[in-house]
Amino acid sequence: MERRSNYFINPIRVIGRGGFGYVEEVELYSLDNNKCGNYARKVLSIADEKLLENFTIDEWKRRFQREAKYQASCNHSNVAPIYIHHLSANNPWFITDLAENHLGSELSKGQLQSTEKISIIKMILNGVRYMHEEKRYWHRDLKPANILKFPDGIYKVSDFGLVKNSDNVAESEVLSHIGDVMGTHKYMAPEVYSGLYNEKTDIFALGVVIGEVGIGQLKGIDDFIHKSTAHKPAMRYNSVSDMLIDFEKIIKENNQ
Ligand SMILES: Nc1ncnc2c1ncn2[C@@H]1O[C@H](COP(=O)(O)OP(=O)(O)OP(=O)(O)O)[C@@H](O)[C@H]1O
Repeated sequence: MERRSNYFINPIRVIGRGGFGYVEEVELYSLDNNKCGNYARKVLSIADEKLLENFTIDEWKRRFQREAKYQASCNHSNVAPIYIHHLSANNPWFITDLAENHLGSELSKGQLQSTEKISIIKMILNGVRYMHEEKRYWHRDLKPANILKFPDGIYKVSDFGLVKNSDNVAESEVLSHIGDVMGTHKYMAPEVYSGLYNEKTDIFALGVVIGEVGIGQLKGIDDFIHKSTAHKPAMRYNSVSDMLIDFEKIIKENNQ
């Protein structure tokens, strides 16, 4: 078992691999060998062919460190937390809560009831509202696979790989370029292709995600989604708080 800070870490199984590393389930033990629980550890591990594509290992490491720093600075019940990290390791890593699933695969099972869907949408909106309005972060890669499901039906926004701090204009060109060439087409607002990002690009992605959650024929929901995903950013909601206000109104008017 490895030791980090006041914990022993015991890797159990690899959960999945992404483009830039893998996520594994680990057990955490206190130094006197009491089990604290099972967690997820995200590890940066770049395949050789990726290294040939433009960015050096140091640039990938800086991106990962930035991801961990922004995510660790968030403290909200709908944003996945970070507990322990080792960012100067050869393969930097951080430990977060172990998810049961992600929203994408919950949706593909097709078993969510409408009350659950409403509550999931509120949790996503609350998590992103916190990121935008209290942290001034833009997520830039909101999609069902990046919204994780935890026990008791709690959903949390995760994957801060493309997060940008809107107050930090000095963020390096390389890091923003990495952001520009990634992200997921279906959830990308049209202006992203011209390199423009702000909270409205996340609002667009939220609109697409909410459309996919699909809460049915509620009066007002189509207008809500159209306004969130309007082609012109100026026609969209101005903030996630405004989206929440309208969403609550729709739910109330439909007696849900
Ligand atoms: N906290 C977590 N608990 C459980 N599983 C997780 C957690 N975070 C991510 N995963 C899962 O681990 C796998 C790899 O995740 P990761 O975020 O590295 O890559 P990805 O999202 O598949 O790809 P990429 O980020 O490269 O687009 C995915 O199946 C993801 O759902």
